[in-house]
Amino acid sequence: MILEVTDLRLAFGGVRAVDGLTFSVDEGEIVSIIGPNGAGKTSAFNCVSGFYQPTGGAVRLAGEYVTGLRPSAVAARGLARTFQNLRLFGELSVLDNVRAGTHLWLRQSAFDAVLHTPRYRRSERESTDEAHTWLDFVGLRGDRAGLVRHLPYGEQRRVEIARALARRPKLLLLDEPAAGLNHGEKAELLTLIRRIRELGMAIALIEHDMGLVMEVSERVVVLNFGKEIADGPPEEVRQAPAVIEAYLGQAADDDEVHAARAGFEEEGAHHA
Ligand SMILES: Nc1ncnc2c1ncn2[C@@H]1O[C@H](COP(=O)(O)OP(=O)(O)OP(=O)(O)O)[C@@H](O)[C@H]1O
Repeated sequence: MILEVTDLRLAFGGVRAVDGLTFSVDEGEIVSIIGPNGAGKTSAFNCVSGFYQPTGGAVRLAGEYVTGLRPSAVAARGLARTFQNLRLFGELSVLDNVRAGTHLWLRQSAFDAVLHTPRYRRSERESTDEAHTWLDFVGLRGDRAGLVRHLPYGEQRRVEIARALARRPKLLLLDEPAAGLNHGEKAELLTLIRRIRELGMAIALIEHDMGLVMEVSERVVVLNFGKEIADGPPEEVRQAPAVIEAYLGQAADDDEVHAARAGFEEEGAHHA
């Protein structure tokens, strides 16, 4: 197992955002985490990646306990993530954003950096080459020397994924990677996710686009009220009564979830 989450809990005052969640991701597996709005998906991701301190439970990454560690410490142990709302360095170039991902493994010393030693220059070159490799891998279109904020939204999403890949993680967490993408970009994302898996990385993604979820996932974990209510292959989970009920419960007063449920049935069936 690359990720083992056991009885994870997170409370915000009286709200139990994550309420005894247990799930796992195997090596080289693509797992989607789905559930109605407010089910606790992002809170769980934030606990796993060290952005929130869980109130209880345990997180193990590649066999090692990382519960409650800082985000940088979790990243150093092999986890990289993207964010629902992009978190790129807007005032840096496209290339430098991705180069930032490489610094996790470059191990430059302050001494070398200040004196610009040959070793420092060599590692900087290595960082640049690797950043270009990942930008090629994600199929970035556009100027790599220009500011990242000047790129169209869909391209910025690719840069964020390239930056995460540049960390050479064992597990990649993608938080709503399809949000804001057009139809063509979603199809490209699907291919990209599969190609990442072929590199041997495990992927966990939170996603509302059920067409994408049904097509790309080997396993789907469904959350509701901070708990797991289903876990299995997409086809099986799609038909689970508890899952249908969870989505229906919210659909009455939530158009977006209603649309998700419609997509769940129609797009899933269409892609299957
Ligand atoms: N920083 C916070 N402070 C207080 N409550 C929060 C905070 N973040 C999330 N919550 C609450 O925790 C619960 C779970 O929220 P979370 O964002 O994790 O759900 P989600 O499944 O990711 O939802 P969505 O699909 O809408 O992104 C919700 O009731 C939410 O209101």
